[in-house]
Amino acid sequence: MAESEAETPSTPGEFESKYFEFHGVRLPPFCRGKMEEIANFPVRPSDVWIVTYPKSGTSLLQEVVYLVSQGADPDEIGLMNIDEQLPVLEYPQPGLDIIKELTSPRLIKSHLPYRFLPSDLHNGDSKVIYMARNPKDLVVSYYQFHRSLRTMSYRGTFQEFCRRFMNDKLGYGSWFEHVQEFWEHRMDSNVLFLKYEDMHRDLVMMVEQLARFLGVTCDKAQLESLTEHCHQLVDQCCNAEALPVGRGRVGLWKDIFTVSMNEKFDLVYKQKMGKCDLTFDFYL
Ligand SMILES: Nc1ncnc2c1ncn2[C@@H]1O[C@H](COP(=O)(O)O)[C@@H](OP(=O)(O)O)[C@H]1O
Ligand SMILES: CCc1ccc(OS(=O)(=O)O)cc1
Repeated sequence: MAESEAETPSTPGEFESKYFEFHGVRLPPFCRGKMEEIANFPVRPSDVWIVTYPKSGTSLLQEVVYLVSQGADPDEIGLMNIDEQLPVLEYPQPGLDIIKELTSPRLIKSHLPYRFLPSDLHNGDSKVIYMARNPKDLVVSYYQFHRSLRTMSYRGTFQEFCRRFMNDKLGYGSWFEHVQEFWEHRMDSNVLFLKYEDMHRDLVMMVEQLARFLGVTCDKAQLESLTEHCHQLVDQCCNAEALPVGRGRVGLWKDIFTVSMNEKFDLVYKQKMGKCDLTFDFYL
């Protein structure tokens, strides 16, 4: 993403001041001033939207969706800058005006909560694919992201970051509300609710689900070939020999969480997700 802020390390206070509140949800600075335009953003029936809370495996999902919908070669996907082809609605680049003019069919990403997305997406014709990831791996990933992002230069400990996560004090607001709001809409005809862990557990089922949802007809052999290609995409990241640790694997949180942190997290999880029948795999 384009970075437009000063390159200064953040103390907790400075970190706080980077966000702004919109209807009680903490949003990154680049969303400021455009939320009304986003609510009124014109959507098209041919659009495919990919919506996630950050660090839910958005890049992997976009590659798989691109592959299933366009039948592209995974090696080609690795070479092209797919991020340029799938803009994020609320990011400064390329911006709403450019996204409005893109040719159909558009693939558009967003991290915004359901209620802040363009109102025409709510029970509309455009397809919306939502992917959720277990929050323990996600918070570790989000922490590493904040440590590496120049504009955030987060200096707090993981423990402090995790507390912010549990208290809904990070960019894009409460993960707990984000996933539950989409879960409530999982039966809407234009919504497909997926889980990151299922990509690792049962990729065949996910590719079948995606093909059906996107209206891609394929026979058994084509489906097998698609799934094989999708496996390659997962492996390119998670089993890459060049990386010291298998990034993106399910259950990496166990090496980071302390026992007491885990107990506290489980308590908060139970409180905030108590009545919801959405479940996650925390290990595979
Ligand atoms: N093929 C792939 N390309 C990019 N990220 C992938 C990926 N497969 C899994 N991931 C994981 O997805 C996470 C990033 O999510 P997002 O794309 O939403 O920002 C990272 O998790 P980790 O930080 O746990 O490694 C990353 O490793
Ligand atoms: C904290 C600001 C921010 C910026 C971008 C994000 O999305 S992504 O992970 O790069 O897709 C999330 C948070």
